[in-house]
Amino acid sequence: MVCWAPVRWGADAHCRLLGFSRIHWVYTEGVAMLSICARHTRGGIYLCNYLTAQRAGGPAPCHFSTSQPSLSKDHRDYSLPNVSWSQNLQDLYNKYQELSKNGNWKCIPSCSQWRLVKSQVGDPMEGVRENRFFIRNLDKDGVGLECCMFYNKAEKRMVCIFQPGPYLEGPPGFTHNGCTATIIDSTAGEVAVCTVGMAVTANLNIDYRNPILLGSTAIADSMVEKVDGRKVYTRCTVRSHDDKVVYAEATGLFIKSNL
Ligand SMILES: CCCCCCCCCC(=O)SCCNC(=O)CCNC(=O)[C@H](O)C(C)(C)COP(=O)(O)OP(=O)(O)OC[C@H]1O[C@@H](n2cnc3c(N)ncnc32)[C@H](O)[C@@H]1OP(=O)(O)O
Repeated sequence: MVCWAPVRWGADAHCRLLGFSRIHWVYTEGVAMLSICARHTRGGIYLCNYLTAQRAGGPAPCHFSTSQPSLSKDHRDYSLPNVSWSQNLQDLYNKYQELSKNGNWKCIPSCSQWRLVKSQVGDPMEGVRENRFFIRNLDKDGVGLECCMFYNKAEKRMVCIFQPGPYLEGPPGFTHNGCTATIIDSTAGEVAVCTVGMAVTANLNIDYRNPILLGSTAIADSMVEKVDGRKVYTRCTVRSHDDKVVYAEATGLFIKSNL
């Protein structure tokens, strides 16, 4: 019940608002949410069991851990191209790889978990790299988010080239704005982190200008505008691969961790 409540509420509210088929919405929303969560919350069922057992005063039936053995064996870099990539996404990837040759841009790996590895971008994140980009790492290529980030240290800029798949559907045929928000948060968060070290989102303001077609190729382009003490002010624009359509514009405030 607890798991289904937000899905059904979201479905009903959206359907009333937009007049879509409730069943279709429940299905797409449900599948998308569950699928996005599936990889990293395979432990969810364990957690439910754990909480049930705790309430009953008994021992947990199984151990819940965020680093499960099956995940810890997954060392795949999800930022590498795969067969689900469109030609536009591949072309953008090739473009930034080409730009990376002179050292101005660097490709950021995307893994299914945090791991301590040697920094890909230099200080201040030395020792903490290989990102966990939660919306990306689904079991099947192309159904979620296909994406890759590139960092430009001199410009304090991060771009995320991406292609949203069918599990990320919001309005029929289009990307859920929550997914777009995640891409913005992650891209702006990355550039904040690469600039000052570990930081978290304190504020994110997004203007959605145009819907993003599922399967299309887009780019989130984010940069640090100002650093004031622990506060990192960022700006991000999401646009189509050919720069012709602006999908969203955002500002974000990230706070450098005290730790
Ligand atoms: C390699 C890694 C890549 C990862 C990419 C990162 C993307 C991930 C994106 C995320 O999901 S981050 C997780 C979601 N965010 C959170 O969970 C943050 C929850 N909020 C908090 O933990 C705290 O509120 C926070 C750390 C943001 C601030 O608490 P603190 O006690 O450390 O700081 P404080 O409250 O003293 O605020 C510091 C300054 O920021 C300002 N501030 C804080 N929150 C603000 C806000 N919301 N709006 C405007 N200003 C804000 C605050 O006024 C103050 O300004 P001054 O220095 O000028 O006095």
